[in-house]
Amino acid sequence: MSMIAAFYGGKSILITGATGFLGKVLMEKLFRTSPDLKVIYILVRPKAGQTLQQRVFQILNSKLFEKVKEVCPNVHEKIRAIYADLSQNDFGISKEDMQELLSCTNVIFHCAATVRFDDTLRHAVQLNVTATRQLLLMASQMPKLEAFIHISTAYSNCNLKHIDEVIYPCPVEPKKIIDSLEWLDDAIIEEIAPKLIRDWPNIYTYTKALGEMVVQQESRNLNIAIIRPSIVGATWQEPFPGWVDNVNGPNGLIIAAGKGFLRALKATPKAVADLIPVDTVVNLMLAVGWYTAVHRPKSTLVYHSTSGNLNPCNWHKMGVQVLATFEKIPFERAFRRPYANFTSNNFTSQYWNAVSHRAPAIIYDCYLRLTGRKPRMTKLMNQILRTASMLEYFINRSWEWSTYNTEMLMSELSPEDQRVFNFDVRQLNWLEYIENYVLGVKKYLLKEDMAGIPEAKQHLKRLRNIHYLFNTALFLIVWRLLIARSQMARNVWFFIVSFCYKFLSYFRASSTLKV
Ligand SMILES: CCCCCCCCCCCCCCCCCCCCCCCC(=O)SCCNC(=O)CCNC(=O)[C@H](O)C(C)(C)COP(=O)(O)OP(=O)(O)OC[C@H]1O[C@@H](n2cnc3c(N)ncnc32)[C@H](O)[C@@H]1OP(=O)(O)O
Ligand SMILES: NC(=O)C1=CN([C@@H]2O[C@H](COP(=O)(O)OP(=O)(O)OC[C@H]3O[C@@H](n4cnc5c(N)ncnc54)[C@H](OP(=O)(O)O)[C@@H]3O)[C@@H](O)[C@H]2O)C=CC1
Repeated sequence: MSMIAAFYGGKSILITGATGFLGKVLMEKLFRTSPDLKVIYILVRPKAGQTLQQRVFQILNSKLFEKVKEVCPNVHEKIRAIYADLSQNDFGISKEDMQELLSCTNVIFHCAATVRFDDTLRHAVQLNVTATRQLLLMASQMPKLEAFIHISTAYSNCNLKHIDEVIYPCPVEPKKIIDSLEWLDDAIIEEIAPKLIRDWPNIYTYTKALGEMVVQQESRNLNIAIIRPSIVGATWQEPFPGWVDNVNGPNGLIIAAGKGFLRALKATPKAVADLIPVDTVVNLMLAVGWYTAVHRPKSTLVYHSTSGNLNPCNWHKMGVQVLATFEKIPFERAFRRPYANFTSNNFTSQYWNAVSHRAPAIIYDCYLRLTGRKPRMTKLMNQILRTASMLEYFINRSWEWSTYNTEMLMSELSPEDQRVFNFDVRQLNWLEYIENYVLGVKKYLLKEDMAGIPEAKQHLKRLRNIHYLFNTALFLIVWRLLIARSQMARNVWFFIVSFCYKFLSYFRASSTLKV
């Protein structure tokens, strides 16, 4: 019997960010392994015209939850969506709901955050710092609370090269920032933001670091743990391989590469690609929840959910496997044949951007205009290049994350728990994982049918022929222009033609002699 699964039985669990990538996989695993849990409270806001109930209905009826329905048929009754907007100071939770949360909650998983790199400082602080403080305040009023698990990111200290499982101090007190945001106006905040974040690459990682400090400062006598995942990728094993549902992190770039839009990336091929499957992160979260509640460590423990020091893979290996998978299982209606170039050189990167990205986009837009359609490729290309440039920081550096606590926890688990809540990334076969990942992007993000693969392959063949034809035509045009304008080009041309002529004459003469 799994001790971890048994621990969550009969428990009331509060999850923030349950509608997000990590939150959904967390709920799925909880329901599947502990179907006898009492209730999962989720703090949700209405979004995109959908009510809370519609959002929950959509999640529970998705492919991800198919297995859950077999083991926990009454899953609908065990999930309680509570209206909450974490960007409001009191979350906007009703009095009755608040009362229920405070009196019943046993375990909290705080996943909600803004993960946008370019968010405004005000919004990012509100969500990643102030909301964390507010939730901790709520937690301190929960008599039945056994554990508070805060999800941070391995990049919250990405201004350092070697990162231990400790909370690092920030140059500015979070409280001072929260207070000053109350009276500064937006224009001034955006002006001071770059000075505040110093050597952090973006607002997101900076505010996640502040969030950790808040956790440390407001921990009171709570049992708290922090989990720091690196780049969270598609599922490795559970509930099935390759599940993914948003374009964050590598996902959007895999689409852009598979559709032939993105053919070069400013990346350091030998840098560690610290991806971690989402189900591995979730298994660690559940194990940490159990350990924190049962063993009550004296201080707040930090757990790294990273792959680099246990089973490293680099961007080159990853890229090659992504491309190999595109060959086997191509995406439909590609713009160009997938091809990619990782370069860490600025000049080469600019060159590829001009030749491989911007020029084809302009040419295609001209074609659209000529055929009476609205041009759109240049806009799309600019969007992709902007996203790629936002991610560049993370694909041109390597970090070392120590994993003592994570390994310690692994050794504390029973063999059954090590199997059911496996977070040992050493067992991951990267080539297999990446292939399933790309397949998952095709199936679950692009919603493409496997039956379309032969047609997609045909399409790529046509693109290859167009590519050869285009290059040949381009070469001939350029050459013709050169010959018309340059004496040197004419001399070279004369030399080549006379050389070919002599070669052919010699060949013909020698074959005549043999006869
Ligand atoms: C040797 C041969 C090599 C061959 C290689 C070939 C293979 C290539 C694939 C390999 C993949 C390598 C990729 C490496 C990626 C590394 C990622 C590192 C990330 C580290 C993060 C740290 C971990 C975390 O803690 S945070 C979680 C991650 N957070 C994010 O990823 C958020 C990032 N996104 C943003 O901040 C914004 O979206 C931003 C700033 C990028 C763009 O903002 P903007 O306002 O301009 O646009 P949006 O309105 O947000 O979106 C517009 C449009 O773009 C789509 N989109 C959004 N994100 C992405 C994306 N990542 N990739 C592609 N497209 C994206 C979005 O859906 C919108 O589309 P619409 O159709 O307009 O709706
Ligand atoms: N994905 C990754 O690569 C990594 C993620 N992490 C961390 O993991 C956690 C989860 O990330 P992930 O699942 O990928 O992120 P998502 O963007 O997929 O999910 C974010 C969640 O936060 C919720 N949320 C955002 N704003 C509010 C708000 N104002 N009120 C209520 N809820 C809100 C979102 O709700 P809604 O659906 O309504 O928008 C959503 O459920 C985050 O803390 C992130 O920092 C750490 C490392 C890597």
